[in-house]
Amino acid sequence: MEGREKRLPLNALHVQKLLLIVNRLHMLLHSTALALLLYYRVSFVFQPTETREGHELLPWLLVSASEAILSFVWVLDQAFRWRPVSRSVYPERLPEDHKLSPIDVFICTADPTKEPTLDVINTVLSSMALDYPPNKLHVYLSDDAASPLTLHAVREACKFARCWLPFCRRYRLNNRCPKAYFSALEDHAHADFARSSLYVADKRRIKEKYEALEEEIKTFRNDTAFSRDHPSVIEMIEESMIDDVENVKMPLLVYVSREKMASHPHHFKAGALNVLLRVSRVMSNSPYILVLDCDMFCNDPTSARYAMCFHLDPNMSSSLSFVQFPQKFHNISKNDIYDSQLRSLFTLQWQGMDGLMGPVMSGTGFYIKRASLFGNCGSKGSDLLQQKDQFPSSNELIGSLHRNYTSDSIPHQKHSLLEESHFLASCNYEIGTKWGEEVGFLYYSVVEDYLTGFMLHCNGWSSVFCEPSRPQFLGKATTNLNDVLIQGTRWYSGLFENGINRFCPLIYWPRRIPFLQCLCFAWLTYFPLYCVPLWCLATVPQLSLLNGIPLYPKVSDPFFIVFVFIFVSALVKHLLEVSLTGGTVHKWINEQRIWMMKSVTCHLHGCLDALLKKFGIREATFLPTNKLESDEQSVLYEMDKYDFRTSNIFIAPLLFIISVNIYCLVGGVYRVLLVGECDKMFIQLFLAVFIVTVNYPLIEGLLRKDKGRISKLVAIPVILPTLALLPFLNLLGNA
Ligand SMILES: O=c1ccn([C@@H]2O[C@H](COP(=O)(O)OP(=O)(O)O[C@H]3O[C@H](CO)[C@@H](O)[C@H](O)[C@H]3O)[C@@H](O)[C@H]2O)c(=O)[nH]1
Ligand SMILES: [Mn+2]
Repeated sequence: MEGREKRLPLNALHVQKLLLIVNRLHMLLHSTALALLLYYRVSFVFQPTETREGHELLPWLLVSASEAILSFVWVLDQAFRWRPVSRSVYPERLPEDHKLSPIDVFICTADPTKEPTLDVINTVLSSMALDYPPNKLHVYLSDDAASPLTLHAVREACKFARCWLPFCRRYRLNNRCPKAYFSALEDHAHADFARSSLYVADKRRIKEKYEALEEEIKTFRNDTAFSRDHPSVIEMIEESMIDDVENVKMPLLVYVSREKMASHPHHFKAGALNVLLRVSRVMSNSPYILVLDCDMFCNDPTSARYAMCFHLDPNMSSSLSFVQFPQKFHNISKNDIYDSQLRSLFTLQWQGMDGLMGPVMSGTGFYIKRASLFGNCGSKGSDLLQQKDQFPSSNELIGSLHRNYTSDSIPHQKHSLLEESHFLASCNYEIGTKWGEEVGFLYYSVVEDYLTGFMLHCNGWSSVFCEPSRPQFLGKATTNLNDVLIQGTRWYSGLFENGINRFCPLIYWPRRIPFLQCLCFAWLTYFPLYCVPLWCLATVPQLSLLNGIPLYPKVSDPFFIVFVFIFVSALVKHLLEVSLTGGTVHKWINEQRIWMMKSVTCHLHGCLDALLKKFGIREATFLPTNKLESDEQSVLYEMDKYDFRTSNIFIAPLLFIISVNIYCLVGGVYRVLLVGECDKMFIQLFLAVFIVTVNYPLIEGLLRKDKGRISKLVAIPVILPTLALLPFLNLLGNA
């Protein structure tokens, strides 16, 4: 029949065949070598004691255990490499605008002192300007600080939006975040207009308005003291504009600050998102939701249509929960010394999961199907309706589960809607319900995104990774050592926690997740364990070297080749992956560096933190990362200079390790010259050289003169005692 001709597909999946072959070949070779290494270590233990000449058992066991952990994490990591895919989308094949589904946008902010209000407003404006029918777009801003400044700024931004949105549409801008647009070097208008004088004049006019907005926010006097306790504040910003003459179509904009009381746990971002889920449910109730962090602006207006290419695809939509876009950042330097962009995660690893069941939810930049947060795949949320206890006495909410899109009726019901919303945003609302346990974003973890995504997959939902060449969203990455390590500690604590509680992917491994997908989740929860082998391998072989205890095969031993192969193969594979994802050799070296630094510091702190939490000694915390711009810090970052102004608990271990390695290297060389045995000790000598080389920036940090150097006040109390202790250890070994 004519009317029913087959629609062209909205998206396509491509398996990256060449990469797949290279990956699997590498897996084969590397795992064979690891098996040989295992054989070498195990057979040693079964040797009669007499033949183990010169080998001490304890260091040997420590090194073996480290190798076992490294191998375990490596095996898990291979699941990401099994089936890498990429996708393309064809938004031009989407149905006409009036057939598109409505979208709610959720933006979270928590602290105006760390998250500049102007940036929050820019995120709001960029999402309002998405290329999507404005009556099908509703933007909700959650302000956990209940800051009058933020509320005022949102109102002002809404006024500005009345000229900003038509301007974006008229000239078809491809960057609709005002701050990015006005500071960009190139022009973002469509080529047809870029040179027209009308456009230039319009641009100047809008720029003035934007600067006025900026000024308004800068000069706003905020007299109220920051308080942890505050009642809910909910405001539909759009309402005051209804009598507009120009009749500009605007998305609904709602400001939501939930009630907070020190006596009630607020569950951080997950708590904020769940309030938005409820409030939006009675207001617009869109079937799809875009979640954004306050610093993640929409860099390109097409993401909504791209996401719809998956959500509206009849072949996948029934089980699809969310479309994840990669987190990309606008403040990354060329060599990215801290790997702030998390290159591996947001490129190859998410592509790898996409080839299995879909990427992990990454906190921001994803379009999720509302129903998937309310029940198992297949049930479509209806089973929750049976359980009234999840929605205590909120008939409005239960009603809305049956109701369709309501935005046209909003003005008429405003009063009752707001009353209802305050109830939904109150502290007591969730008591005795399943919110955060089974419904909405989950509370058990500070990495609510990981856990929520994991449970969605467990419930049979899938996800998709969409990575167009032009970044759809751009955020602000942490680009100084202190922020990187603090953020890392929070993440690794949260992740590791999920590896040792009842959500442990290897034990929990449910019916509906493919085995390889489960390994990916397991990798995410266990890679913080890197701290154990990295600590061991940075100290034990070196101290043994000093004491003449060989821990590795001699150069003449055939097993020597095995160790060399594993080392080279790991490094080469890493180099290959870095260059495939657009990195340089420099970037590769930097990733090795920061991996070691993070492993011995924030991985360790994260793991300990998770253990303390498990035993109830510590409480969960979520300090939002700093998003203020500091010129001094970004200059250092741009110059590839590590900024060592961070807590002593991070600097001390690094200094300890580098002193041990230098000392043992010198002592080891001396010993080899004196006693010989270079053959026996070669690998241990090499390891010390390698670690000193990789951590060279620390030595440089001690010698530098700028503000980011390592202060002598920290260095001396760590280095001197270490150096004093080492000869003592040496004597012990010789006794
Ligand atoms: O009590 C809180 C704490 C945080 N946030 C918001 O959560 C977002 C993420 O916080 P941020 O400080 O930027 O943390 P990051 O470590 O950069 O965030 C990453 O890691 C988080 C999980 O640890 C995810 O939630 C984020 O999406 C992901 O970008 C921000 O918009 C905050 O305003 C709240 O709304 N309430
Ligand atoms: Mn962030």
